[in-house]
Amino acid sequence: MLVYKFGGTSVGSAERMMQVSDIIVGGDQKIVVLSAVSGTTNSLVTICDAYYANDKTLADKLVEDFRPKYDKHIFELLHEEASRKEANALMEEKYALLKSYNVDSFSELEEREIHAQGELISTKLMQLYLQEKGVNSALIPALDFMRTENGEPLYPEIENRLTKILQENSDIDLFITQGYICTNEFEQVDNLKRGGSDYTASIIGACAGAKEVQIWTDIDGMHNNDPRFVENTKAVECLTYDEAAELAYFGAKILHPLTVLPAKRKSIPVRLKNTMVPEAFGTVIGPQCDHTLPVKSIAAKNDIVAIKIKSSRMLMAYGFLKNVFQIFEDHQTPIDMITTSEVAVSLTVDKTDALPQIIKDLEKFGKVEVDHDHSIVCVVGQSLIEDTTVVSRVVNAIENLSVRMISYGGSANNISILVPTKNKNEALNLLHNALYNETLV
Ligand SMILES: Nc1ncnc2c1ncn2[C@@H]1O[C@H](COP(=O)(O)OP(=O)(O)O)[C@@H](O)[C@H]1O
Ligand SMILES: N[C@@H](CC(=O)OP(=O)(O)O)C(=O)O
Repeated sequence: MLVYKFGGTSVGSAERMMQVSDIIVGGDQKIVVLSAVSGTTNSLVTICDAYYANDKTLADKLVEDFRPKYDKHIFELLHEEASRKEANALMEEKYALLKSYNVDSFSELEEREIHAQGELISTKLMQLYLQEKGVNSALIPALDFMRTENGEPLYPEIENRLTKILQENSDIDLFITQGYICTNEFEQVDNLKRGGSDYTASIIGACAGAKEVQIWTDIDGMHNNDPRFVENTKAVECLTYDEAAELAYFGAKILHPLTVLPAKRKSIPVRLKNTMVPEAFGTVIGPQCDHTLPVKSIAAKNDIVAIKIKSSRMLMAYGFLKNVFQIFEDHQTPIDMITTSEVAVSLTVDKTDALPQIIKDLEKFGKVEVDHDHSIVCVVGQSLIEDTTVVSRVVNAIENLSVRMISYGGSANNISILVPTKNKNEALNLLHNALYNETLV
């Protein structure tokens, strides 16, 4: 069994869906996980915002905005009268559903139901196309087997349900299912958070004992820097699970941060592939990667807040950090970076909903300074620490930037630098030149 996942851009038009079909038809039995057509989930989020803002007229208008895009998609994708009719009926049903909510009683559950519609639409359209082509495929609803509790996948339950579905349909070559969506412990529609279809694919891969999980997107693998901000980046051939997890967590948008976890538990390789250039090698993520480069890639994560707690009580004292960390734990706020001196501790967070309360609690220990609008730029490579030139190159490259924090040695594979977000692009480019364009490669 193979598990393939196609992202929003890969199913973003009729032409793209046809390309997907060329990739998935034939060969091993597969479970194919699809995201919503690109832009759809963002629009669904905006519709929910309109409901929350008591603006039903805007919500209705935003629903109608889907019409030209999906009319075109269906017209170009499907050619038989019966399947076009079915697709159009599906869309009418979805438009009616999206308009059916009441602004006064709009709830989180309804919001999650709305967010789920993009994947329900894309998978049905793909299945109709495969049916037209006479492919031996079946649509298996993720809501029937993808189960979470407290936001975490319930692996044994998912495995049992999925195994049963697969056994009952053992004659099927191709299973199509939705990424991102799930049901929670209350049997309500829920999701794995934005970008979560990659995570779905990896969970399914682990539960179905897949040979490989392939994440198909619009670029030929994990690049050695963020291609949105740096020119001449290139795909990295392989990454270890830990390197990939670190890069995804620190902003490499190509991968949802939790994707590698389920695959790593079962030692299943995860391959990143380009839907538009299927012959390109891509990037293989696995237990090992005998790639000699000390630095594999550089990523950056925005919306970071730096917090400094300055206290003379810290001097020669023990237990101070424990008390500080306890406050973050009490407010369920993870800390990313941390640096300490004898009289101060600086740390970063990206979850800010409890920030006012956290600051209030920290003020009991000393003077608290808060800096918003920062970015963590992260240099990643499993053997980075063994090359003593890397850290000096990093520091020299960013010598003219106003660096707020540097973290090195926390793990063997990461150097993290905190800079104001306005300097992020410059930092990515300076590091790119220093780490790849000079003699290191
Ligand atoms: N290091 C990186 N390597 C490759 N792509 C990256 C990297 N960092 C950011 N990206 C961006 O990730 C995008 C693919 O992710 P995403 O848009 O979520 O795809 P999909 O729609 O297929 O889920 C690429 O188009 C690229 O701009
Ligand atoms: N459609 C969801 C889930 C997802 O993973 O999408 P994509 O694969 O296009 O990032 C989202 O936009 O968040």
